[in-house]
Formats: sequence, structure tokens, C-alpha cells
Amino acid sequence: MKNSNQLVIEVNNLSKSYGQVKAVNGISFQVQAGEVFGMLGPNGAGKTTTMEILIGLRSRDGGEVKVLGIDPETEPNRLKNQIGVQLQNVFLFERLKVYEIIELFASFYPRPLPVEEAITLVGLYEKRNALLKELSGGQLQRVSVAMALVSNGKIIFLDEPTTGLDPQSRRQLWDVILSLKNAGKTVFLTTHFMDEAQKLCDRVAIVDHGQIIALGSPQELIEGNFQETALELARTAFTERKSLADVPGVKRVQVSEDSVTLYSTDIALTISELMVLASKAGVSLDNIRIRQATLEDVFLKLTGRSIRE
Ligand SMILES: Nc1ncnc2c1ncn2[C@@H]1O[C@H](COP(=O)(O)OP(=O)(O)OP(=O)(O)O)[C@@H](O)[C@H]1O
Repeated sequence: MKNSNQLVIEVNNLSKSYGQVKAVNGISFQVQAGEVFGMLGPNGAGKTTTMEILIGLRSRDGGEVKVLGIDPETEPNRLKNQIGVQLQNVFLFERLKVYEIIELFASFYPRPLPVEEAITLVGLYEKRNALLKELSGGQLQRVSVAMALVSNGKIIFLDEPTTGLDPQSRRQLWDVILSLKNAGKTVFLTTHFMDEAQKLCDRVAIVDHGQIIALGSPQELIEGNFQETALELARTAFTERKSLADVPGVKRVQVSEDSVTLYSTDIALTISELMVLASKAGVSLDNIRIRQATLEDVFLKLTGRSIRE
């Protein structure tokens, strides 16, 4: 349910330095109502700083920022009861029970979600009476997400919401974020997980060294950078590099120790021609693997580095 063209976040040429470090170096983007918008980048790229500026927790050095039409630096209080926020490593009062801290946060907002609903959404209903000090790291992380959700705010800000979670909890939280999206909420999230950005985000800003190096839907980013599909074959006598480079559709051939990857712009044509060649050579092609490019490939292509380095 996208409320088309209603801009809820507008950022123009934003910058912020800490001493010599340009944490945010002239970034611009807009977020529409109902979008899940992600900032994807390695540690230190400037994601948290950007988010802290958007929610009115940090001042900026330059640029313009509007969130729900409000400048977060000049009117933070008018903004804060309209947005829900989850931050990394927040200090939680460990002698409070789960429902007590969510109840406390609910009291900050004019139209909060029912406390039990927020707790149930993050899968902690069974733990609602547990003390925070009794929870695991992953459960505490989910409490901090519930603190954002209970706001029932127009925009939910999540800073690396699944870091430190086990795979099952991660998927559970992905479902929560997708259900927020289905309910028409705007979600702004930061992450360094490619699969998370690809699965959840309508649009992604890939950030590196305080700058946006690519912006678009995951599909646009992948298709804009990779016209070819990768096709991997086991390396055998059949896979002579020269002849494979001549197969119709093939633009590039990459040979590694035990496999050969063909980058093809016409995968159906390439496969059918390979079948003909293989049958002429009297070999079977059992282990063909077709791999779509991912956001990880996009980051690698644009920066020459893997996001986790
Ligand atoms: N309070 C601060 N004082 C000094 N330098 C800071 C401060 N906060 C962040 N930085 C630096 O600014 C840069 C951007 O940090 P930021 O936390 O915004 O990045 P990030 O992409 O969110 O990374 P992370 O995932 O590690 O939080 C980094 O070089 C970081 O060391």
C-alpha cells in the first residue's frame, strides 16, 4: 500500500565529520511513504551517523534534512513522538521486565500499539515477564526492536536490527519488517547484510566512506551492473577456454581451479549450444549451475572490495 510520491525523508548534500574523519560526505536521497529503504554498507561507512542525524540525535555540519517535513535538528521534539527508533547497543535497565520497558516506551507516544502486540510481533510473548538481565543478546536485540514498533510511528528506524541474531530469529524479524511494510509503514534500516537488503528493501543506498555509491531497487542495481548471468561448469577436458569463449551469448570466461564460469547475455542460447558441444565431445553436463548476481557482486564491482573485508 504505497502512498505514492509522498516524501517522508528528504536529505540533500548531508555532511558530518568527527575531527578529520568525514563520516558522512555529501549524501542525498529521498524516501517515499510506505517504502522500506535501506542503507547498506560496511562498518564505518556512515550509516549510523546518518540515521542519528535523521532522528534528531546528532547535529550535522552541512546539508538539508527533512523528516515528515520537520528539520530534526531544529525541532527534534516535534519529530520524536512520530517515529519509532531502534539503536545499536542501547543500555537497557536490566532490572525491568520485558513488558515493563515496552510499556514505558509506549507511554512516550500519542497512539502506541498495545504492549502485548509489540512483544508478540518480535516473538517474545513467552518472555514478557522475564527480567531483561535474564535474556540472551539476541532476545535483547528483539526487545530493542519492540521498543521501536510500540511507537506505532509513521517511520520506523532500525539500525542493524538483525546483527547478533541467530538465523531463525533473523528470519522472524524479516517477517516482522515485511508485515510493517504490508501495513503501509515506512521503514528506514541500516544493514551490512546483502541478503537482508535484497530481501527487505524496496530501494537501497549502497554507502562506502560516507558516500552513496549506488542507489536503486536491488533488482535495478544488479541489472544495471550485470547484464550477464553467470553459468558455472565443472572444469574438465571439455572446458577449453578458447572454444567456450566462442559459444553464442558468452561475453567472458573465468577459469578457476576446479570450475569454469561463463558470463552470458543469452543464457538459453548458451546452454543449448553447450549441450550440442558436450554431446559431440561425448561428455555429459550434469553440474551446470546458474547463478544470478547479488548485491554483494555489485559492491565488489563498484569498490573492488568485499563488504566484509
Ligand atoms: N562519536 C564519534 N566520534 C568520532 N568518530 C566517530 C563517532 N561516531 C562514528 N565515528 C566514525 O565515523 C565513521 C562512520 O561511523 P558510523 O558509525 O556512522 O558508520 P556505520 O556505517 O554505521 O558503521 P557501524 O556499522 O560500525 O556502526 C567511522 O569512521 C567511525 O569511526
